[in-house]
Amino acid sequence: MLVTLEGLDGSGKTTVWEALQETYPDATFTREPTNDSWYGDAVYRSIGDDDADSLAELFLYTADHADHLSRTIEPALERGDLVISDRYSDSRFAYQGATLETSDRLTVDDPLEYVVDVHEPFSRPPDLTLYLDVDPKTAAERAGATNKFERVEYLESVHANYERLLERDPERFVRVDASQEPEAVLEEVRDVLAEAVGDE
Ligand SMILES: Nc1ncnc2c1ncn2[C@@H]1O[C@H](COP(=O)(O)OP(=O)(O)OP(=O)(O)O)[C@@H](O)[C@H]1O
Ligand SMILES: Cc1cn([C@H]2C[C@H](O)[C@@H](COP(=O)(O)O)O2)c(=O)[nH]c1=O
Repeated sequence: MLVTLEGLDGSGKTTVWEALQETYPDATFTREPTNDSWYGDAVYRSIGDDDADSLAELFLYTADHADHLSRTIEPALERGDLVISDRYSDSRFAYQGATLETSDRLTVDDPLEYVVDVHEPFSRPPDLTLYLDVDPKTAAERAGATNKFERVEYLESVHANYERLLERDPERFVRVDASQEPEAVLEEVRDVLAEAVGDE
């Protein structure tokens, strides 16, 4: 089973992902961007470049995802592992969907749908996505504006895109109120996961 954690920068995904490693010691824990490949290194270079081309950036993230699928996700699922990923394809739909909305690099009406379509022929959709929902201002404050994505105005468009994704796929997403104290967020996530994965 493939479970993903999604949400704005600072929503608390990594805090939850780290805590879940105690609850599910046999699961495969992974993340995007990856932090163990040159594809991931290229993505982090792009994140650090305020002038990066937004279309090139989409394909860097997507290349990292393709490698992540073949090297980590698919083998772990074939072994029968529970896989928990800190960010996955919805991050691309929400973030690059927002970036491309304000650039002139694409001649499509709906960049989010375009990014979804790019993934369709090769990606493996999650079985369950926990969406840690927090307002953009709180998210930016918690994240500390350390990169170009962690700004309130941009996070507002990303937040709106996540809302669209939840509307498109209500069966897959579970919304968790991430403005609660960390312990309460974790308890809610643990309850949802226990129900979904049972003894896996
Ligand atoms: N529920 C919470 N309430 C208040 N602060 C929190 C909560 N969850 C996490 N934090 C704090 O917010 C900051 C960001 O948390 P974390 O790194 O888990 O977020 P993230 O969603 O993984 O962010 P990013 O996507 O930028 O990596 C950390 O300082 C963390 O301690
Ligand atoms: C996977 C992915 C990530 N991003 C953005 C979101 C964050 O601002 C950075 C790095 O992620 P981290 O969780 O803070 O380490 O990258 C993105 O724009 N598109 C993606 O597909």
